[in-house]
Amino acid sequence: MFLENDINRAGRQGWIEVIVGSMFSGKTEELIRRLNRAKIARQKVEIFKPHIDVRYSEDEVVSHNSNSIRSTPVETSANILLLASNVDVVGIDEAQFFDEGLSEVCNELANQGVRVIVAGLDMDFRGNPFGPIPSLMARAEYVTKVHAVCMRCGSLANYSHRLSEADKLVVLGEKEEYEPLCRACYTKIYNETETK
Ligand SMILES: Nc1ncnc2c1ncn2[C@@H]1O[C@H](COP(=O)(O)OP(=O)(O)O)[C@@H](O)[C@H]1O
Ligand SMILES: Cc1cn([C@H]2C[C@H](O)[C@@H](COP(=O)(O)O)O2)c(=O)[nH]c1=O
Ligand SMILES: [Zn+2]
Repeated sequence: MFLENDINRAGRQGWIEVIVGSMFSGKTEELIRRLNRAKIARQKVEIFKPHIDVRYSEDEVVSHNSNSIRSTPVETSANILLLASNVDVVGIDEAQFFDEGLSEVCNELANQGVRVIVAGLDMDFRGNPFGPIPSLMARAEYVTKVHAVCMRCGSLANYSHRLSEADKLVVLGEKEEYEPLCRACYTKIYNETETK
């Protein structure tokens, strides 16, 4: 369990926390849990998500098990810097969809004394690092990797296997489009597809 440090309230010391994993691994649940605790501590919290993520709601971050928290959809990472003035905590979900500038924006907020909590996919459906996440992981003080349950064998899953043949990087979807898999199951399926 992640335990909060509260230096930012007294000394305005900021930092970056990153929560990564495959789809269905509990990233959004963990983000919402941390943000709700900050709200209970009466900290001023602002939450952002990329405007393209309208799967469950336009102005909420919603987890696969229906927890939700109000959020502001933004088009670019620069908008976050403009909108996050005078806050204690900034939460960002689906960070993989933001531009590469997100890492600099989070760094700047942390330097200003803000606690920044970012959640996103570390790998795309091909198993490659996704968008600004690697850079954010490098700059973060705290990185938490969470795991889903492999849909084929029940082990810990860290891959998001795309069920359709679409090959664009961004294809929004849920269980009809993706399944979380462990390394062994992902590699087996990938090798089978390659040899077809
Ligand atoms: N294969 C799976 N492994 C783990 N959780 C799953 C799985 N399929 C569905 N879930 C549900 O997804 C929830 C996590 O949702 P969420 O926090 O939105 O994940 P993420 O943001 O990482 O996609 C779990 O609490 C569980 O109810
Ligand atoms: C792997 C992968 C995922 N996506 C999309 C699919 C979903 O809409 C989101 C991830 O949501 P979650 O909260 O982590 O479950 O990303 C994509 O566009 N491209 C991919 O490669
Ligand atoms: Zn497996």
